[in-house]
Amino acid sequence: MQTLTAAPPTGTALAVEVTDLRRSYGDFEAVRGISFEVRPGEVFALLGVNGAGKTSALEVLEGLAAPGGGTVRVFGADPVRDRAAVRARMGMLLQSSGLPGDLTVAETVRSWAGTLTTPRDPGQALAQVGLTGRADVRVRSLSGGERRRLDLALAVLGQPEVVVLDEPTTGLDPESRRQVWRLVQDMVDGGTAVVLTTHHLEEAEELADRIAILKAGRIVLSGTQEEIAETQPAVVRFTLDDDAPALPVPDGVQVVAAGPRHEWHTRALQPVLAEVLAWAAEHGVVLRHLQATAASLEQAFLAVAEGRAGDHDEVPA
Ligand SMILES: Nc1ncnc2c1ncn2[C@@H]1O[C@H](COP(=O)(O)OP(=O)(O)OP(=O)(O)O)[C@@H](O)[C@H]1O
Repeated sequence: MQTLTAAPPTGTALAVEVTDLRRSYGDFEAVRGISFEVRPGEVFALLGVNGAGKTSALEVLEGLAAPGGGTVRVFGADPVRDRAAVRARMGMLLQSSGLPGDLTVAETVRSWAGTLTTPRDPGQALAQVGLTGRADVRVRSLSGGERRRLDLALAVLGQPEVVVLDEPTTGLDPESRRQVWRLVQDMVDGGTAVVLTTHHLEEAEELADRIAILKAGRIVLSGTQEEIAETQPAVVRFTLDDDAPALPVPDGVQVVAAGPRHEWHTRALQPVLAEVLAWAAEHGVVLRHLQATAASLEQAFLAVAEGRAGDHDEVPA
Protein backbone atom coordinates (compact mmCIF):
# COMPACT_ATOMS: atom_id res chain seq x y z
CA MET A 1 0.00 0.00 0.00
CA GLN A 2 1.20 3.49 -0.81
CA THR A 3 2.57 5.56 2.05
CA LEU A 4 1.02 8.99 2.17
CA THR A 5 3.63 11.67 2.47
CA ALA A 6 3.51 14.85 4.46
CA ALA A 7 6.16 17.52 4.26
CA PRO A 8 8.21 17.85 7.44
CA PRO A 9 6.89 20.56 9.73
CA THR A 10 8.56 23.92 9.70
CA GLY A 11 9.23 26.24 12.62
CA THR A 12 8.18 23.98 15.47
CA ALA A 13 8.50 20.32 16.39
CA LEU A 14 4.93 20.25 17.61
CA ALA A 15 2.11 19.72 15.13
CA VAL A 16 -0.58 20.54 17.69
CA GLU A 17 -0.27 22.35 21.00
CA VAL A 18 -3.39 22.80 23.12
CA THR A 19 -2.95 24.71 26.39
CA ASP A 20 -5.66 25.10 29.02
CA LEU A 21 -8.38 25.13 26.37
CA ARG A 22 -11.85 26.21 27.48
CA ARG A 23 -15.08 26.45 25.55
CA SER A 24 -18.54 27.45 26.75
CA TYR A 25 -22.04 27.50 25.33
CA GLY A 26 -23.71 30.33 27.20
CA ASP A 27 -23.28 29.56 30.89
CA PHE A 28 -22.35 25.93 30.26
CA GLU A 29 -18.64 25.17 30.14
CA ALA A 30 -18.22 22.14 27.86
CA VAL A 31 -14.38 22.16 27.80
CA ARG A 32 -12.80 23.05 31.12
CA GLY A 33 -9.09 23.61 30.64
CA ILE A 34 -7.52 20.77 28.68
CA SER A 35 -3.93 20.57 27.47
CA PHE A 36 -2.21 18.18 25.10
CA GLU A 37 0.46 18.08 22.42
CA VAL A 38 0.79 16.03 19.25
CA ARG A 39 3.99 15.60 17.29
CA PRO A 40 4.35 14.79 13.59
CA GLY A 41 3.99 11.05 13.01
CA GLU A 42 1.96 10.59 16.17
CA VAL A 43 -1.68 9.61 16.80
CA PHE A 44 -3.44 11.20 19.76
CA ALA A 45 -6.89 9.90 20.73
CA LEU A 46 -9.45 11.81 22.76
CA LEU A 47 -11.84 9.39 24.45
CA GLY A 48 -14.86 10.01 26.63
CA VAL A 49 -18.53 9.26 27.03
CA ASN A 50 -21.14 11.17 25.02
CA GLY A 51 -21.06 14.85 25.88
CA ALA A 52 -17.57 14.75 27.44
CA GLY A 53 -16.46 17.65 25.23
CA LYS A 54 -14.45 15.91 22.50
CA THR A 55 -16.13 17.52 19.49
CA SER A 56 -16.22 20.91 21.22
CA ALA A 57 -12.44 20.72 21.63
CA LEU A 58 -11.80 19.45 18.10
CA GLU A 59 -13.84 22.27 16.58
CA VAL A 60 -11.44 24.80 18.08
CA LEU A 61 -8.51 22.83 16.69
CA GLU A 62 -10.19 22.88 13.29
CA GLY A 63 -10.64 26.65 13.45
CA LEU A 64 -14.42 26.32 13.41
CA ALA A 65 -14.82 27.97 16.81
CA ALA A 66 -12.74 30.35 18.91
CA PRO A 67 -11.57 29.17 22.33
CA GLY A 68 -13.29 30.66 25.36
CA GLY A 69 -9.92 30.49 27.12
CA GLY A 70 -6.46 29.04 26.62
CA THR A 71 -4.66 28.61 23.33
CA VAL A 72 -4.55 26.22 20.41
CA ARG A 73 -1.65 26.18 17.96
CA VAL A 74 -1.21 24.10 14.82
CA PHE A 75 2.40 24.23 13.67
CA GLY A 76 2.64 27.36 15.77
CA ALA A 77 -0.31 29.10 14.09
CA ASP A 78 -3.71 30.03 15.50
CA PRO A 79 -6.38 28.00 13.64
CA VAL A 80 -8.93 30.82 13.91
CA ARG A 81 -6.74 33.89 13.25
CA ASP A 82 -4.42 32.15 10.75
CA ARG A 83 -7.17 30.03 9.31
CA ALA A 84 -5.97 29.98 5.69
CA ALA A 85 -2.43 28.96 6.69
CA VAL A 86 -3.65 26.21 9.01
CA ARG A 87 -6.27 24.94 6.58
CA ALA A 88 -3.64 24.40 3.91
CA ARG A 89 -1.88 21.93 6.21
CA MET A 90 -4.89 20.30 7.88
CA GLY A 91 -7.37 17.63 6.84
CA MET A 92 -10.54 17.21 8.86
CA LEU A 93 -13.32 14.71 9.15
CA LEU A 94 -16.33 16.13 10.95
CA GLN A 95 -18.95 13.99 12.66
CA SER A 96 -21.33 14.66 9.78
CA SER A 97 -20.62 16.07 6.37
CA GLY A 98 -22.84 17.98 3.99
CA LEU A 99 -21.76 16.75 0.58
CA PRO A 100 -24.06 17.48 -2.37
CA GLY A 101 -26.01 14.32 -3.16
CA ASP A 102 -26.28 14.97 -6.90
CA LEU A 103 -22.59 14.58 -7.70
CA THR A 104 -21.06 11.19 -8.28
CA VAL A 105 -18.27 9.97 -6.04
CA ALA A 106 -15.65 10.65 -8.74
CA GLU A 107 -17.03 14.14 -9.43
CA THR A 108 -17.02 14.92 -5.73
CA VAL A 109 -13.39 13.90 -5.31
CA ARG A 110 -12.30 15.72 -8.49
CA SER A 111 -14.06 18.95 -7.55
CA TRP A 112 -12.62 18.78 -4.02
CA ALA A 113 -9.15 18.17 -5.46
CA GLY A 114 -9.60 21.34 -7.54
CA THR A 115 -9.70 23.41 -4.37
CA LEU A 116 -6.43 22.02 -2.99
CA THR A 117 -2.84 23.08 -3.67
CA THR A 118 -1.26 19.63 -3.60
CA PRO A 119 -4.03 17.06 -4.05
CA ARG A 120 -3.32 13.38 -4.27
CA ASP A 121 -4.48 11.47 -7.30
CA PRO A 122 -8.29 11.19 -6.93
CA GLY A 123 -8.34 7.61 -8.23
CA GLN A 124 -5.74 6.55 -5.70
CA ALA A 125 -7.61 8.28 -2.91
CA LEU A 126 -10.77 6.36 -3.79
CA ALA A 127 -8.86 3.09 -4.06
CA GLN A 128 -7.42 3.59 -0.61
CA VAL A 129 -10.87 3.78 0.98
CA GLY A 130 -12.24 0.95 -1.18
CA LEU A 131 -14.58 3.10 -3.27
CA THR A 132 -13.14 2.54 -6.75
CA GLY A 133 -16.13 0.43 -7.72
CA ARG A 134 -18.53 3.17 -6.56
CA ALA A 135 -16.90 6.04 -8.50
CA ASP A 136 -19.91 6.59 -10.78
CA VAL A 137 -22.55 6.32 -8.06
CA ARG A 138 -24.27 9.50 -6.86
CA VAL A 139 -23.35 10.46 -3.32
CA ARG A 140 -26.98 10.32 -2.21
CA SER A 141 -27.10 6.61 -3.16
CA LEU A 142 -24.11 5.61 -1.04
CA SER A 143 -24.58 3.59 2.12
CA GLY A 144 -23.73 5.29 5.42
CA GLY A 145 -20.40 3.47 5.62
CA GLU A 146 -19.50 4.33 2.02
CA ARG A 147 -20.25 8.00 2.69
CA ARG A 148 -18.03 7.92 5.73
CA ARG A 149 -15.20 6.47 3.65
CA LEU A 150 -15.75 9.18 1.01
CA ASP A 151 -15.57 11.82 3.76
CA LEU A 152 -12.27 10.30 4.84
CA ALA A 153 -10.88 10.25 1.28
CA LEU A 154 -11.67 13.98 1.06
CA ALA A 155 -10.12 14.67 4.47
CA VAL A 156 -6.75 13.30 3.36
CA LEU A 157 -6.90 14.35 -0.31
CA GLY A 158 -4.71 17.41 0.25
CA GLN A 159 -1.83 15.37 1.76
CA PRO A 160 -2.29 17.15 5.08
CA GLU A 161 0.42 17.32 7.73
CA VAL A 162 -2.15 17.17 10.49
CA VAL A 163 -5.49 15.36 10.35
CA VAL A 164 -8.38 15.73 12.76
CA LEU A 165 -10.79 12.80 12.68
CA ASP A 166 -14.03 12.96 14.67
CA GLU A 167 -15.25 9.35 15.04
CA PRO A 168 -13.76 8.20 11.72
CA THR A 169 -15.15 4.66 11.77
CA THR A 170 -18.60 5.13 13.26
CA GLY A 171 -21.02 3.09 11.18
CA LEU A 172 -18.33 1.12 9.37
CA ASP A 173 -18.26 -2.67 9.15
CA PRO A 174 -15.20 -4.43 10.60
CA GLU A 175 -13.43 -4.75 7.24
CA SER A 176 -13.96 -1.09 6.31
CA ARG A 177 -12.78 -0.11 9.76
CA ARG A 178 -9.53 -1.98 9.21
CA GLN A 179 -9.16 -0.28 5.84
CA VAL A 180 -9.46 3.10 7.57
CA TRP A 181 -6.93 2.02 10.21
CA ARG A 182 -4.46 1.12 7.45
CA LEU A 183 -5.02 4.49 5.81
CA VAL A 184 -4.39 6.31 9.09
CA GLN A 185 -1.30 4.20 9.78
CA ASP A 186 0.07 4.97 6.31
CA MET A 187 -0.42 8.69 6.87
CA VAL A 188 1.30 8.49 10.22
CA ASP A 189 4.19 6.53 8.74
CA GLY A 190 4.55 9.41 6.28
CA GLY A 191 4.86 11.89 9.17
CA THR A 192 1.28 13.14 9.49
CA ALA A 193 0.03 14.01 12.98
CA VAL A 194 -3.42 12.63 13.74
CA VAL A 195 -5.91 13.70 16.40
CA LEU A 196 -8.96 11.49 16.61
CA THR A 197 -11.98 10.78 18.73
CA THR A 198 -13.58 7.38 18.89
CA HIS A 199 -16.05 5.34 20.88
CA HIS A 200 -14.28 2.16 19.80
CA LEU A 201 -11.63 1.50 22.40
CA GLU A 202 -9.97 -1.12 20.20
CA GLU A 203 -9.49 1.66 17.63
CA ALA A 204 -7.58 3.73 20.15
CA GLU A 205 -5.60 0.63 21.18
CA GLU A 206 -4.77 -0.11 17.54
CA LEU A 207 -3.85 3.41 16.43
CA ALA A 208 -3.09 5.78 19.28
CA ASP A 209 0.39 6.53 20.60
CA ARG A 210 -1.15 8.55 23.39
CA ILE A 211 -4.67 8.83 24.74
CA ALA A 212 -6.60 11.27 26.92
CA ILE A 213 -9.88 10.28 28.57
CA LEU A 214 -12.23 13.21 29.12
CA LYS A 215 -15.10 13.55 31.49
CA ALA A 216 -17.27 16.64 31.76
CA GLY A 217 -14.78 18.75 29.83
CA ARG A 218 -11.67 17.71 31.78
CA ILE A 219 -8.89 15.23 31.06
CA VAL A 220 -9.08 12.67 33.85
CA LEU A 221 -6.46 10.20 32.61
CA SER A 222 -3.82 10.55 29.93
CA GLY A 223 -0.72 8.79 28.64
CA THR A 224 0.06 5.72 26.58
CA GLN A 225 -2.57 3.00 26.70
CA GLU A 226 -0.31 0.98 29.00
CA GLU A 227 0.10 3.93 31.38
CA ILE A 228 -3.64 4.50 31.43
CA ALA A 229 -4.42 0.80 31.94
CA GLU A 230 -1.90 0.63 34.78
CA THR A 231 -3.95 3.15 36.76
CA GLN A 232 -6.44 0.31 37.25
CA PRO A 233 -6.03 -2.94 39.21
CA ALA A 234 -5.82 -6.39 37.66
CA VAL A 235 -8.71 -8.75 38.46
CA VAL A 236 -8.46 -12.36 39.71
CA ARG A 237 -11.60 -14.50 39.83
CA PHE A 238 -12.15 -18.10 40.86
CA THR A 239 -14.72 -20.31 42.59
CA LEU A 240 -14.00 -22.50 45.61
CA ASP A 241 -15.96 -25.56 46.72
CA ASP A 242 -17.79 -25.17 50.05
CA ASP A 243 -15.49 -27.66 51.80
CA ALA A 244 -12.26 -25.83 50.80
CA PRO A 245 -9.96 -24.83 53.68
CA ALA A 246 -9.88 -21.20 54.84
CA LEU A 247 -8.35 -19.07 52.11
CA PRO A 248 -5.56 -16.66 53.14
CA VAL A 249 -5.81 -13.31 51.33
CA PRO A 250 -2.39 -12.25 49.96
CA ASP A 251 -1.01 -8.78 50.66
CA GLY A 252 -2.02 -6.15 48.17
CA VAL A 253 -5.44 -7.64 47.45
CA GLN A 254 -8.73 -5.81 47.65
CA VAL A 255 -11.46 -8.42 48.15
CA VAL A 256 -14.44 -7.55 46.00
CA ALA A 257 -16.34 -10.85 46.41
CA ALA A 258 -15.55 -13.57 48.95
CA GLY A 259 -17.20 -16.77 47.88
CA PRO A 260 -18.16 -19.12 46.65
CA ARG A 261 -17.15 -16.94 43.68
CA HIS A 262 -14.09 -14.90 44.69
CA GLU A 263 -13.04 -11.65 43.06
CA TRP A 264 -9.85 -9.90 43.98
CA HIS A 265 -8.45 -6.63 42.66
CA THR A 266 -4.69 -6.16 42.82
CA ARG A 267 -1.83 -4.13 41.42
CA ALA A 268 0.55 -7.07 41.97
CA LEU A 269 -1.01 -9.69 39.69
CA GLN A 270 1.95 -12.02 39.33
CA PRO A 271 2.87 -12.47 43.04
CA VAL A 272 -0.79 -12.67 44.08
CA LEU A 273 -1.46 -15.31 41.45
CA ALA A 274 1.67 -17.23 42.43
CA GLU A 275 0.58 -17.18 46.07
CA VAL A 276 -2.96 -18.42 45.48
CA LEU A 277 -1.75 -21.13 43.08
CA ALA A 278 0.83 -22.30 45.62
CA TRP A 279 -1.87 -22.39 48.33
CA ALA A 280 -4.19 -24.39 46.05
CA ALA A 281 -1.44 -26.87 45.19
CA GLU A 282 -0.46 -27.29 48.85
CA HIS A 283 -4.04 -28.07 49.89
CA GLY A 284 -5.08 -29.99 46.78
CA VAL A 285 -7.76 -27.38 46.07
CA VAL A 286 -9.13 -26.70 42.58
CA LEU A 287 -9.63 -23.03 41.72
CA ARG A 288 -12.64 -23.43 39.45
CA HIS A 289 -13.12 -21.03 36.54
CA LEU A 290 -9.84 -19.32 37.39
CA GLN A 291 -9.38 -16.05 35.49
CA ALA A 292 -6.64 -13.47 35.79
CA THR A 293 -7.17 -10.30 33.77
CA ALA A 294 -4.55 -7.58 33.47
CA ALA A 295 -5.81 -4.01 33.70
CA SER A 296 -7.14 -2.67 30.40
CA LEU A 297 -7.94 0.58 28.67
CA GLU A 298 -11.61 -0.40 28.81
CA GLN A 299 -11.45 -0.76 32.60
CA ALA A 300 -9.84 2.68 32.86
CA PHE A 301 -12.44 4.17 30.53
CA LEU A 302 -15.28 2.73 32.61
CA ALA A 303 -13.61 3.89 35.82
CA VAL A 304 -13.51 7.44 34.43
CA ALA A 305 -17.09 7.24 33.20
CA GLU A 306 -18.26 6.02 36.61
CA GLY A 307 -16.19 8.58 38.52
CA ARG A 308 -13.79 6.00 40.01
CA ALA A 309 -10.62 7.28 38.34
CA GLY A 310 -8.55 10.43 38.71
CA ASP A 311 -9.45 13.40 40.83
CA HIS A 312 -10.97 15.26 37.87
CA ASP A 313 -8.04 17.65 37.94
CA GLU A 314 -6.37 17.89 34.63
CA VAL A 315 -3.32 15.74 34.06
CA PRO A 316 -1.13 17.16 31.29
CA ALA A 317 -1.10 14.81 28.29
N1 LIG B 1 -24.12 24.25 20.27
C1 LIG B 1 -24.25 23.84 21.52
N2 LIG B 1 -25.01 24.52 22.41
C2 LIG B 1 -25.14 24.13 23.69
N3 LIG B 1 -24.54 23.04 24.22
C3 LIG B 1 -23.77 22.32 23.37
C4 LIG B 1 -23.57 22.67 21.98
N4 LIG B 1 -22.76 21.77 21.43
C5 LIG B 1 -22.44 20.88 22.39
N5 LIG B 1 -23.04 21.21 23.57
C6 LIG B 1 -22.92 20.50 24.84
O1 LIG B 1 -21.55 20.46 25.20
C7 LIG B 1 -21.22 19.20 25.78
C8 LIG B 1 -20.09 18.59 25.02
O2 LIG B 1 -20.56 18.23 23.73
P1 LIG B 1 -19.61 17.57 22.65
O3 LIG B 1 -20.39 17.39 21.40
O4 LIG B 1 -18.34 18.34 22.59
O5 LIG B 1 -19.32 16.16 23.35
P2 LIG B 1 -18.63 14.86 22.73
O6 LIG B 1 -17.66 14.37 23.76
O7 LIG B 1 -18.11 15.14 21.37
O8 LIG B 1 -19.88 13.88 22.66
P3 LIG B 1 -20.23 12.69 21.62
O9 LIG B 1 -19.40 11.53 22.01
O10 LIG B 1 -21.68 12.46 21.91
O11 LIG B 1 -19.97 13.20 20.24
C9 LIG B 1 -22.51 18.39 25.77
O12 LIG B 1 -23.11 18.48 27.04
C10 LIG B 1 -23.35 19.06 24.71
O13 LIG B 1 -24.74 18.92 25.01
